[in-house]
Amino acid sequence: MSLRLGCIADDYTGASDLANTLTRNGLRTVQTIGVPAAGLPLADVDAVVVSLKSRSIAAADAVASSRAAARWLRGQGAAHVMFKICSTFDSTDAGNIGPVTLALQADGGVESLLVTPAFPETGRTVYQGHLFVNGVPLNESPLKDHPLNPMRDSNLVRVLQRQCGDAQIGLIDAEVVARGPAAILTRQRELAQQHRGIAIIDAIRESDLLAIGAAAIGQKLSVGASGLGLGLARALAVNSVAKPSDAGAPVGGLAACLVGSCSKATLEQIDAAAQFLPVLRLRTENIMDNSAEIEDALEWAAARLATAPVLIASSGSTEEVASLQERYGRERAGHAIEQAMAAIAAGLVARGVRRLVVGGGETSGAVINRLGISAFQLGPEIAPGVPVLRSLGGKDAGMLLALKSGNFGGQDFFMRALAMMH
Ligand SMILES: Nc1ncnc2c1ncn2[C@@H]1O[C@H](COP(=O)(O)OP(=O)(O)O)[C@@H](O)[C@H]1O
Ligand SMILES: O=C(O)[C@@H](O)C(=O)COP(=O)(O)O
Repeated sequence: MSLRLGCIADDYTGASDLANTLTRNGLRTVQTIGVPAAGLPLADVDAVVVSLKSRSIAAADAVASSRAAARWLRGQGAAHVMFKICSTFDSTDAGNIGPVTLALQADGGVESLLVTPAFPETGRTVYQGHLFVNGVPLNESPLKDHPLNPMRDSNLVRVLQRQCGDAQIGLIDAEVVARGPAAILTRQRELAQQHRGIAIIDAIRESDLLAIGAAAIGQKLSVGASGLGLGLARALAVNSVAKPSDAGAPVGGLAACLVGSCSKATLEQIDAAAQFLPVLRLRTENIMDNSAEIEDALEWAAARLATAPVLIASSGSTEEVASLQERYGRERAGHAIEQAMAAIAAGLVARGVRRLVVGGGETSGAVINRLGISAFQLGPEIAPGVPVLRSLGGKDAGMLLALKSGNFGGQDFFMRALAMMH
């Protein structure tokens, strides 16, 4: 069977967020880690979300892996490919949203395409090309202090323009969107004639996303967050309802949470969890100094896991993050901590953990890569954008996981996740 929708996500939490939205809107969806090896059963699947860890790597590498994923998806019959980016447009002036979009546009021979990170269900809206996070302009939101991609400009036309060299970026505003898909397509054609083949498009509410999805689905490529996925899924799955899956069925075994996100929301969630769970806060200086922090953490966990789930976090305040980065450099600090979290994850699984909640996109990427998981089936939703996942294939098949975007979930997220993962 041909895929109805192919998606490429630039990180793993983002991929599970999108796969969750597609599933909830009627598409039978599988999340793969990278381009899957031959043999993944796709007979009963409408959509595949290929997860890449390409958000914060060199632009040339992000382009190469995204191109390979698009080729594979088109080879499976996907007429439309969506490039899933973060709803807070996480990127730098060096990329990677612009370079990847330009490459996919060129490969697909795409004259015109729509870009929107809007996801109103989680408070992300775009108006006059400016991105708001829970009503606050992006550059005033907590994203201004992200450890890897601090977002200091809410004007997405400007942000994307800086990543796209000579290609001119257009804007389709809320007034056009409110007039529906035909008006959007007309405006896209006008912009394309002015050599603006890439357009940021406003979206404030779900009805906007439906109009955008209906306009975009007839084209070969679109770029956005889960809100765009909702629009595309609804345009495709008008009459179908995906059957409930048994992906969330109990697996038993021990449970743990591993957290590397330093977002404001996650810091609050860790504090809330500490009232109910043993929480270990890693000494990040020790991780950088190659000391025995990983072994110590595993020993600490082993002494507690049999009686209760544990939570291990590297997360620090904006000041703590800044001080570590000053000493070791942003990338080196981020990478070393991610690798430490991955090693702890492997150690926890070796000690019998079968239910694992991971906080943070890059952190999730490092953990899932280390565990060697190749694909996920979608289970029930824990919070908007965060589903329960069941691992498929490989030695760690049949684990339950949740990959939480740093900014998603309510204060009780970790307790809620553990209560849904048996
Ligand atoms: N205490 C810390 N100091 C500096 N960097 C940290 C600290 N804890 C985690 N990090 C790094 O910050 C980054 C967080 O990114 P990520 O896991 O994607 O979270 P989010 O989902 O909030 O973006 C990772 O690279 C992680 O290794
Ligand atoms: O679109 C979103 O906000 C999320 O799906 C996402 O991409 C999360 O990224 P992280 O915050 O880095 O986990």
